[in-house]
Amino acid sequence: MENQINYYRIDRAEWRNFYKDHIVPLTNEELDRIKSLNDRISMEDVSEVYMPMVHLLQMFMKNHQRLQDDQASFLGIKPHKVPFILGIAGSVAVGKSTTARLLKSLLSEVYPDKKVQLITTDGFIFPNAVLKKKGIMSRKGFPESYDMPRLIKFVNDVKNGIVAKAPVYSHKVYDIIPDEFDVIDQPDILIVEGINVLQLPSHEPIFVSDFFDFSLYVDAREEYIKRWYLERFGMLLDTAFKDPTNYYYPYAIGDRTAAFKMASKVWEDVNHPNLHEYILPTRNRADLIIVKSANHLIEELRLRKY
Ligand SMILES: Nc1ncnc2c1ncn2[C@@H]1O[C@H](COP(=O)(O)OP(=O)(O)OP(=O)(O)O)[C@@H](O)[C@H]1O
Ligand SMILES: CC(C)(CO)[C@@H](O)C(=O)NCCC(=O)O
Repeated sequence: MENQINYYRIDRAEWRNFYKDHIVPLTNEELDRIKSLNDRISMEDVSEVYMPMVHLLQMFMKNHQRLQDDQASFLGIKPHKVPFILGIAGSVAVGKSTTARLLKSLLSEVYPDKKVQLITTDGFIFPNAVLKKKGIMSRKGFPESYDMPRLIKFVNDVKNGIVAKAPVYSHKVYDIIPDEFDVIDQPDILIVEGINVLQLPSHEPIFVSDFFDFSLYVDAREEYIKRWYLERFGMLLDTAFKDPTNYYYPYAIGDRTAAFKMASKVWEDVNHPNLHEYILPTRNRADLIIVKSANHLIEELRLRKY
């Protein structure tokens, strides 16, 4: 373990031995259920990286509940359930939603009595019609493209036990789906995943991350992330060519090389500057940074000291 300013740098070989004995291993059936999420997820990562991570989260969750109970007793009020919120940040296409879905499944398997829910902040991007009106259609994903007051109200409601509705974004439609919501109803754990979750909004008195009890940043070299972005683009094309309503349909039925050239340009013009100007600067705010290598395997973890 290497000691860096404010982070312990832990390589995979060391991390996988942490707390090994304390964790109830998953059964084959549970592992199969998790594998069905994304058949490319490495089961080695699940047992060697994510299970110790779940144990670490358990420590934070216990502390969170104890503190809430102590505070209630200090105030002379009845202790009540306050959802534990876990934030997951990182670049476009780095694998935040895959990590979030995996953690949701693992936490649900390990704590069957807990209600675990998940949302992505993609849903809080303004609909395309609004982005067009504001003249910021080419800034999708940049801070000004999100309805931050709405996102902050949403997490505040969840913390206060109020049923909250998160709007839904579709990569296929490339827009918000009207009248579709994820309903978050008093979960024990809420995972909030998105490129902007650790950002400091310029016009808000509070940050989304003020509501987080733990935060993760998924990191990788940009050349790998761009490759995953283009691979995902290829998969979107493969599913789009039979569906004329799909945003990617014109690209799917057209020249494939030209389509990939266009996607590569979108990366360079939009997602690359967003990563460097607005996403990477939030990395050192995370409690845990996970670093993925070329084949998505996690090779290193950085755990915040204080
Ligand atoms: N652990 C993994 N193993 C294999 N493939 C993965 C893994 N994580 C992510 N991927 C693949 O990488 C691509 C990007 O992942 P994902 O969609 O989860 O990224 P994201 O960070 O949520 O992106 P966005 O911000 O655009 O929503 C997808 O094609 C996904 O299947
Ligand atoms: C929706 C976001 C911002 C984040 O998931 C991203 O996937 C996106 O659409 N970025 C805009 C540029 C692009 O089409 O990749």
